[in-house]
Amino acid sequence: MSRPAPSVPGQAGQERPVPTSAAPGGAAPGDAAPGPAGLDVTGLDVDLDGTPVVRAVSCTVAPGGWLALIGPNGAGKSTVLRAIAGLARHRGTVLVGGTDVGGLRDRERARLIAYVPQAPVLPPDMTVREYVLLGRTPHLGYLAHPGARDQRAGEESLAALDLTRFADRRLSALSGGERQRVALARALAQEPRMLLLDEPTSALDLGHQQHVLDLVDELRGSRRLTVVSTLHDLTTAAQYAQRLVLLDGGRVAANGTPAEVITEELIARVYAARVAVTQDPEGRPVVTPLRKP
Ligand SMILES: Nc1ncnc2c1ncn2[C@@H]1O[C@H](COP(=O)(O)OP(=O)(O)OP(=O)(O)O)[C@@H](O)[C@H]1O
Repeated sequence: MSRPAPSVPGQAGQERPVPTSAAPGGAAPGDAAPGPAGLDVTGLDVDLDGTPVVRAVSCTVAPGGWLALIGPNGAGKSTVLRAIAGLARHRGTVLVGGTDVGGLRDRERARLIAYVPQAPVLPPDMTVREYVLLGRTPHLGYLAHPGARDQRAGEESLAALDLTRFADRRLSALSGGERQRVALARALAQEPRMLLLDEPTSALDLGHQQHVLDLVDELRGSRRLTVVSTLHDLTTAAQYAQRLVLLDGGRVAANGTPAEVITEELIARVYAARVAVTQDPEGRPVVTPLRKP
């Protein structure tokens, strides 16, 4: 199998060259994630082309926790996620495991954080297996080929995302949902300490949505992975995240547990939507849209 070109592995679907260090061989011993990493964002401001898009956003996620960013179209969810990933210039601080990500080189950041954008751009001629193996790049030395541990991480990610049967298929020959799962498989192969997911299930059928979200949830427990995701489906956000940050016009409109944030009054105000909020058997909010009487 040919080895894919190095890229910034923390940013699935957004390839660009990345410098590598001079250690021969595959994944080095001790490359495994050293432990859980929480997130502390303080006073985040982002301007895009001179337009203020995010203002004074602060939020925290405990190590191994799941935070969902919710809010209407254009509220700034993807921009906050991109700033945390180091892809959007910002003011304020973003600490992951106590480390200011603004001061990290691409390779260091990619060992810490994996980011899966909303619409990953995948190189069409690469195979699924080659692409997923790109997730190992931050763990490889200069000109090193993936070693046994890297291959194993790639195969495990393929299997976890139900992609093994597509492993030798070119990326151009996949459906939208399969492509979304490939981007996630690459992020998992990266073995990050924090996973940033922008609408990770938008192209998936109901069964694959649950499978992917259950898998990410399981990894929070088994790998102590910290998760920050955007999610449009408020009921799903309430089922999987322990904390929600509701953004409106680039600012935090509410920050708390699902029960604190998902209320009929807040949703009516921020989304201009008619909904009924009830509870599932575990007491989590369930949002039902109501048609105009
Ligand atoms: N280059 C730019 N210049 C000015 N404004 C921009 C630029 N890029 C994006 N925006 C604006 O920034 C705002 C936030 O965009 P963002 O993608 O973060 O929103 P979002 O909450 O993720 O939305 P959605 O739910 O639709 O995906 C939007 O109003 C968008 O139009």
